Amino acid sequence: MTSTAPRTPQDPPAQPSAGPALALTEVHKTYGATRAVDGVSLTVERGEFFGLLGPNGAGKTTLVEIMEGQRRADSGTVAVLGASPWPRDTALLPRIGVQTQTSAFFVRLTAREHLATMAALYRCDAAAAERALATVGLTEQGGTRVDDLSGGQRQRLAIASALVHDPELIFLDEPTAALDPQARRSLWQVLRDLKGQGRTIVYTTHHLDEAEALCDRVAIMVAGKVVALDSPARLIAAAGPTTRLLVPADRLTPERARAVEGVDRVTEEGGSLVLETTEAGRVLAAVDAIAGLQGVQTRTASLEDVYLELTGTGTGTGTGISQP
Ligand SMILES: Nc1ncnc2c1ncn2[C@@H]1O[C@H](COP(=O)(O)OP(=O)(O)OP(=O)(O)O)[C@@H](O)[C@H]1O
Repeated sequence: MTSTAPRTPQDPPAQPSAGPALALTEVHKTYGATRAVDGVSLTVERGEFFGLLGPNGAGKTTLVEIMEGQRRADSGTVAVLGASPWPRDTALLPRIGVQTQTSAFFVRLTAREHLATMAALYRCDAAAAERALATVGLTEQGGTRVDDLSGGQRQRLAIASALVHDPELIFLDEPTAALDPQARRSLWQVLRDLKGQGRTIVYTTHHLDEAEALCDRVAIMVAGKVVALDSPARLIAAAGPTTRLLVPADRLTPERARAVEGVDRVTEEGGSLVLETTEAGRVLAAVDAIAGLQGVQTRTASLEDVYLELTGTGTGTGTGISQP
């Protein structure tokens, strides 16, 4: 909160300083013997959609809380929109938006009243609430009590709460968790629109497809460290041009599959043999000649493969993934 006059929808978002949205150097944070954040350095450019990925306990929440100014790093430097978030910088707070946990809603209010209350806390005028409702596609539900919103609508309201004061930098923590596929996809469009407005978004998710579809760059964290940082496309390309052919297991023996020229590796997955190759056309032709192609599926590398490889839960076949 600031002592400035209420902002109006006509006010342009504050763009006071150039330079990156976030700049972290050698940030450490330990809890007792646990190294929650273990020497993280990264930069997020303005307007970037930046994903933070990693398994449970990797340190994502701790890192985000440090960036938001909710936690103090033990060591290292943190610059958020050119300022230090710790100790709490009241000039910085209106410039960043943090997705509210749905448990922190004013449940007895309507969606519109909830946002109007949030807007008032930031000394924004009432039109700000209406604008945020529209941004997340909730205008029609504005008169619905928060209690009565669906899960997807609540998630939208959580995002609207982070936007209501028109921040430059937005932190979103698993905004599509627990949504059905349709609701997820429609929320993606809301997020793309936010990026289209030039906002910087730091996005924590466990959905790899989502990170691949939305993020300009992702950092993958494991045990407090960033183990990969690049665009999804570059991470996937660096993982190698491996294609996986899934052949119904009753059509081909592993021995026969291994003997096919161009097959690098054969494993079993569910009811399928998985043939890994960098020569998909050649191997497909051979499989066709041996067993036919009915039921055969091909899968090229995805961000999920890269992620599973780096987090130690993959098949161990990836190669050459670039480290930061
Ligand atoms: N307040 C705390 N006190 C002690 N240990 C903590 C605290 N907060 C987190 N940790 C520990 O620090 C490590 C990193 O936790 P953190 O919540 O940052 O990970 P995360 O990547 O966000 O996990 P998740 O995906 O489950 O949310 C974990 O080992 C966790 O148990």
